[in-house]
Amino acid sequence: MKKIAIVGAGSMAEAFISGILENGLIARNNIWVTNHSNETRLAGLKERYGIRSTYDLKILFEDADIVMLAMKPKDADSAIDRIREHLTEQMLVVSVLAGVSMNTIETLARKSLSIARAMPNTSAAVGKSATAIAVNSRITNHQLETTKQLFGTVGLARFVEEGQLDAVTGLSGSGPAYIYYLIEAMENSAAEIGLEKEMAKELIVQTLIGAAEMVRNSSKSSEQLRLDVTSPGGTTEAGIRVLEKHGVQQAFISCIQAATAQSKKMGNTLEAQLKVGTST
Ligand SMILES: NC(=O)C1=CN([C@@H]2O[C@H](COP(=O)(O)OP(=O)(O)OC[C@H]3O[C@@H](n4cnc5c(N)ncnc54)[C@H](OP(=O)(O)O)[C@@H]3O)[C@@H](O)[C@H]2O)C=CC1
Ligand SMILES: O=C(O)[C@@H]1CCC=N1
Repeated sequence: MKKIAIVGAGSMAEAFISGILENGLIARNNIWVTNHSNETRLAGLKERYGIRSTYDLKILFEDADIVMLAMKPKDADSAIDRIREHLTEQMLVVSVLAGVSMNTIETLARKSLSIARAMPNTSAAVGKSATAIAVNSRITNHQLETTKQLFGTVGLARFVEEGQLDAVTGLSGSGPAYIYYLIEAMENSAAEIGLEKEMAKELIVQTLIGAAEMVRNSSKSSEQLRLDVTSPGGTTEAGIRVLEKHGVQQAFISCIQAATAQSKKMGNTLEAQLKVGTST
């Protein structure tokens, strides 16, 4: 990889900058970033990571072999319109924009492009994203490998069909929030049952890490692992009985279904707006 031009300098962009540098994927002077207008933010990124920034699009895209789109989906229309003359068919265009299809990106750019469209999650900030990636047919084998390496710097990366990205968004894109919601409940209960906040937090975090590692490493199903904790007539049984009474498992299933449906709906709405925008 020679040079990456990142358009959008928010938290997702920073997670990738940090991941790329930690993994030595691209030299810091070949990582270029731009944003809409927040110069202080660009100065901060330059200072923290020793990377480069510019508002001069010619400099930004000169010799770039990877372009990352990392603005908010609502800004995709104006941002892509601004950069489109600098995009070439030889570049790998990587998009993390939720709900913006590869077709729409090509429509906005008014040209055919090699695109990898991904749904990471915010754990990219600590190199632990669960990312799903779809690619279009123009991607070369080399670009596919580059995509794998790039997303590998911020965590786990798996390839899916583009049609599956709404489900991925509902499951693992929004997923960290579901887990934080559970942690909030565990933290609140700790206060109720008389445990000191900081210590309770340590115990909760370690419990989550341990359970996740068990699911990852054990040959047993997660249901069997749960049953292994549950002694007949014991404490876990008493607790789980309450969760079942409140339909918590079904609530999680409905939650993921609702998030998936919302992703589909937002994508369709956005696509309609963006396409209207390009034809007027
Ligand atoms: N948060 C999440 O859980 C996930 C987010 N994503 C996706 O990641 C993308 C980025 O999100 P996030 O990092 O949170 O966003 P932020 O709001 O933190 O950052 C957005 C950036 O885009 C810049 N920008 C806006 N308009 C333009 C433009 N016309 N040209 C260049 N840059 C522009 C902004 O610049 P300025 O500050 O100057 O306005 C800012 O630097 C989104 O598309 C989102 O869908 C994907 C997966 C998960
Ligand atoms: O809530 C959202 O819309 C975004 C997409 C995935 C995570 N956050």
